Amino acid sequence: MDFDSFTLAASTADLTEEPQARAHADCLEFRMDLAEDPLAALEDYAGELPILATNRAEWEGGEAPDAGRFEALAEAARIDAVEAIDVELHSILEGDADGVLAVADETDVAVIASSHDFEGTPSRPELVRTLTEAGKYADVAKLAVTAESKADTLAVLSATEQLTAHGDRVATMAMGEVGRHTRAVAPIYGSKIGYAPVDPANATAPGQYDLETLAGLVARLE
Ligand SMILES: O=C1C[C@@](O)(C(=O)O)C[C@@H](O)[C@@H]1O
Repeated sequence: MDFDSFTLAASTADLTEEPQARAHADCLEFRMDLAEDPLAALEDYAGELPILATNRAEWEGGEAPDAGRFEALAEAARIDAVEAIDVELHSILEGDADGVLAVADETDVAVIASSHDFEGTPSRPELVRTLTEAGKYADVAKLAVTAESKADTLAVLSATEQLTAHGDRVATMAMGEVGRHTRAVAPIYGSKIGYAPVDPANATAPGQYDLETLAGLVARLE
């Protein structure tokens, strides 16, 4: 996966859902932190869609404790079906992700450096700074914030447009109800990854559309 054009990721903790995702998604986002035995599931995976592996930390909205988190992600990066991994920007800056980044480099797996804000939306210059910083370490800089106003959603879209015009690959979205439409619209401004749950009952973030809906919206707006 090169993320040069928009990539729709079907988020799941259950890789056996792949056949349901195939019609609409370009890849599976495997939420390792939400799965029972993620490495065994990856070893057994026989689906067609490539995998973006995420092992989200507890302190960034996921369920993976820090102990062993990057070791498991590095093992995932060695599995053929895994073509991309998601690493929190905070961990990269702390130097905690050096090992997993080295494995991704060695195995030619793309890296997404991500940052989440579940409380609100930082100022536009701050969004631009975070995306620029993330882009220094990764193939795609990803930012998910929580919009509390229409102005917040415009800041996200405007930062997306700026970075994209500058030649950076970014993935952006505003979580929550107010920001929901950005999931459909951000690709127009350059966002390269969208996320939607395979099973709408198992959304992995607030405000997600179900997979078929997001695929349809993005296709119609293109
Ligand atoms: O980081 C992201 C984006 C996301 O939080 C969203 O808002 O769709 C969903 C997560 O599964 C994924 O890891």
